[in-house]
Amino acid sequence: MDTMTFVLFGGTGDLAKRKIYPALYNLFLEEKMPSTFSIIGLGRNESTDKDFQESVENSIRTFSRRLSDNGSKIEQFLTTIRYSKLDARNKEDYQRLLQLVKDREEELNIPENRLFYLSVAPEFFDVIALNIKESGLGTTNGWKRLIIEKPFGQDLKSARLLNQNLNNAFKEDEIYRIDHYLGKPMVRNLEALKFENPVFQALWSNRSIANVQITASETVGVEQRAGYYDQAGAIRDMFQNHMLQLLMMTAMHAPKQKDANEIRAEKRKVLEALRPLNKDEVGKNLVRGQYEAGLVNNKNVPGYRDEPGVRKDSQTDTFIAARLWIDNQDWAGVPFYIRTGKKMPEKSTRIVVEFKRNHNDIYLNKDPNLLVIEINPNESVSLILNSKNPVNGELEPINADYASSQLDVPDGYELLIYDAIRGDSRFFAHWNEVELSWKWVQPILEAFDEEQIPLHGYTAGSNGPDAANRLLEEDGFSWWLDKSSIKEKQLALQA
Ligand SMILES: NC(=O)C1=CN([C@@H]2O[C@H](COP(=O)(O)OP(=O)(O)OC[C@H]3O[C@@H](n4cnc5c(N)ncnc54)[C@H](OP(=O)(O)O)[C@@H]3O)[C@@H](O)[C@H]2O)C=CC1
Ligand SMILES: O=C1O[C@H](COP(=O)(O)O)[C@@H](O)[C@H](O)[C@H]1O
Repeated sequence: MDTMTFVLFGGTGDLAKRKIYPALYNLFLEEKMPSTFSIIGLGRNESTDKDFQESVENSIRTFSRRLSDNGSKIEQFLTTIRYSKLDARNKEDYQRLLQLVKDREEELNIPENRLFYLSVAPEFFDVIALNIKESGLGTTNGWKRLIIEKPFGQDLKSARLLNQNLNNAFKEDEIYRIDHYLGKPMVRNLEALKFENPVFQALWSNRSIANVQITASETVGVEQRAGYYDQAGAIRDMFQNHMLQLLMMTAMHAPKQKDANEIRAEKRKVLEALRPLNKDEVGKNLVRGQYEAGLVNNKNVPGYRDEPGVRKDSQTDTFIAARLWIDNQDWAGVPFYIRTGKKMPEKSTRIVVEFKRNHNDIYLNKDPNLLVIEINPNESVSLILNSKNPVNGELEPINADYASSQLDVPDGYELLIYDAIRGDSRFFAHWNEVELSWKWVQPILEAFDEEQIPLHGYTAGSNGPDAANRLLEEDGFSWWLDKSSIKEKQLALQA
């Protein structure tokens, strides 16, 4: 693996502390960092290297999934870290940074391989990219890469503009757009489940699948992020990026090869086949909601509009449910239902694949077969099958189960940063995917802006507005609601 310099813009921020330093440290512990590397953290305030290293140590001790047996590994890791003061718009700060990067490269005798990570507010993405170019930081004798956090634009137009601006400083294959859902081990496992098991390969299409339900429900609300979230809503915050990525990963065909170009081309085909929603069809296929006061985890919680920083008359969606159709040979006629919301009864990201019932069979299936892929916070794969109870001879669901809860699973950021260091862009969003996602979502944003779509209230702690159930009922289906409703089948078996 190439030796390199990791430059972290936003090195004093929340994401850096909670995710990025712990990820780098865990990679270091597992000897997945290059033999020699240099990390430079950036923030606007003055700090000495020593104070900064102490704050990094704090975040590692607080958030890392692993610590070493004694302090020596942390000590060793901290020696690789330096701090530089930088304001995104101040050109002189980039000159100081350039000098520091060069000094460290010389001191460590490493080539000019530079990985820039933009963990700052999106308003700084393009100005930083431009300043990297103009300062000379981006002129290297080695490689340069840019990792960029979400959100990538607020709509199609702004995303295109941002992309153009980034392209002035970095080529597409140098840009690593983070969608942290693509770092989740179970999302990465989808390709193995689908393509390495002939049994699923054979079933993975409209011949056997009745519908697919993709849910990301959260118990948290807007927290301290009202300034951002009240402008974004669930449609931009979760749907346009994470949920559409899950859809692509679920529906894509096997790539010819396991390389980034082939995989991304297959993902793109899914979005290209996604039936466009005209503005006047949005209301028939999409439900938006906003949480009202209720009970979550046995605690009374305020409604969205009473959260600190939220406008009292906010029309922002905290819940979206939608029906999507992929008009290609394999998926024609199979609805994909996507649902995401805040202040719901449980934290769960999962994909439920409902298989078709066999109506001609002499055995009347009690329940459809389900493949339940739990992504977060627990990771498991369950296949719910029909079986005969050995005692009473009744048909009942049984569960073939795999759970990785005993394993020390790496955090998504660890996997993503490891990929970027190695130049593997398979699990980063290509511009084509981002552009096509925004294109699909754009009529929805417009319908929302024109207030064409009702905003349903839902009680915090519920599964969202009733209208989200009707969306499936129209097609003769219902949500496999929550873990407990799927569990009921399992409990019935154990009873
Ligand atoms: N936090 C999270 O869980 C997640 C965050 N993200 C994304 O990650 C990015 C960072 O988020 P987060 O860490 O939460 O944000 P924070 O507000 O916690 O941190 C922002 C960082 O940006 C720096 N900064 C602020 N203004 C400037 C400026 N003018 N010039 C240079 N640096 C500046 C701050 O440095 P200082 O104040 O020291 O000057 C700080 O290090 C955002 O794009 C966000 O959308 C994505 C997913 C989850
Ligand atoms: O990107 C985001 O994701 C989180 C949910 O992530 P998860 O890994 O916990 O499923 C969400 O809470 C946040 O609003 C959004 O910005």
